[in-house]
Amino acid sequence: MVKAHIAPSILACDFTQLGSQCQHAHSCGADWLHLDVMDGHFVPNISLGFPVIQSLRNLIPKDQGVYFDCHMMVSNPEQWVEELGNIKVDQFTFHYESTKDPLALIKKIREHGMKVGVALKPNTPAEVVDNLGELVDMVLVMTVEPGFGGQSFMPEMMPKVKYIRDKFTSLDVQVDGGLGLKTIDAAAEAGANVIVAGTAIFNAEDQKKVIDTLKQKVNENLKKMGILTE
Ligand SMILES: O=C(CO)[C@@H](O)[C@H](O)COP(=O)(O)O
Ligand SMILES: [Fe+2]
Repeated sequence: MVKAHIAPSILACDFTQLGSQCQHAHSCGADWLHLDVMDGHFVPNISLGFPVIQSLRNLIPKDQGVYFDCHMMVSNPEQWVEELGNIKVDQFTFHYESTKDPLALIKKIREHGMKVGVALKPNTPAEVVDNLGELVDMVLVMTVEPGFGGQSFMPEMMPKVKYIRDKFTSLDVQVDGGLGLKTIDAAAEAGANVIVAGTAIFNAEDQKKVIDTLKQKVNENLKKMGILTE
């Protein structure tokens, strides 16, 4: 069922307190954790790798209901599918721009027991998912150039979100970059249901309030669109 999911991006954590900050965000209502993996090649930054994700999965096992959403900002994503499958993350989101054979990659990710997301950089048109939308679980529309947290939201990406939502009503549509209380309305009205927020959640004094508000705005819009019926 398509409904709101709030996915704190751990890039905005204090990494000395990573485990407890993730547990706190979960206790405040975040049901996903967004894990940004950057290789210094596909994007001009290096973030975190598999030992960190493994430690987090050990701390927060799969049965605790926290969905591990890996945003793979890497060249040659095929190389890392097996490793992430073994760590038992829930979803592998690859960049459309990073692979020559998206269909083979989707198949490989599924064979390793993960859900599949495909991410689009700002200059990549929404139409590239015309033939992929039925094959994946989620499309990620980047609302900043990938590589860094704390950037400004790009409202001009909203027609892409709307295009994908109109075409695939039962797909998870994620937005990532600059999301928070000031930008949620635009994203929710366009039809996004998975909201990544790093700075807006981890820098908030009252994380529960921020998460509840983001969730409520998304669910209200999904109801207006007739997508969420409960
Ligand atoms: O993938 C990325 C950046 O490349 C994101 O997940 C950011 O880390 C989101 O951070 P905020 O913009 O919410 O601070
Ligand atoms: Fe991300």
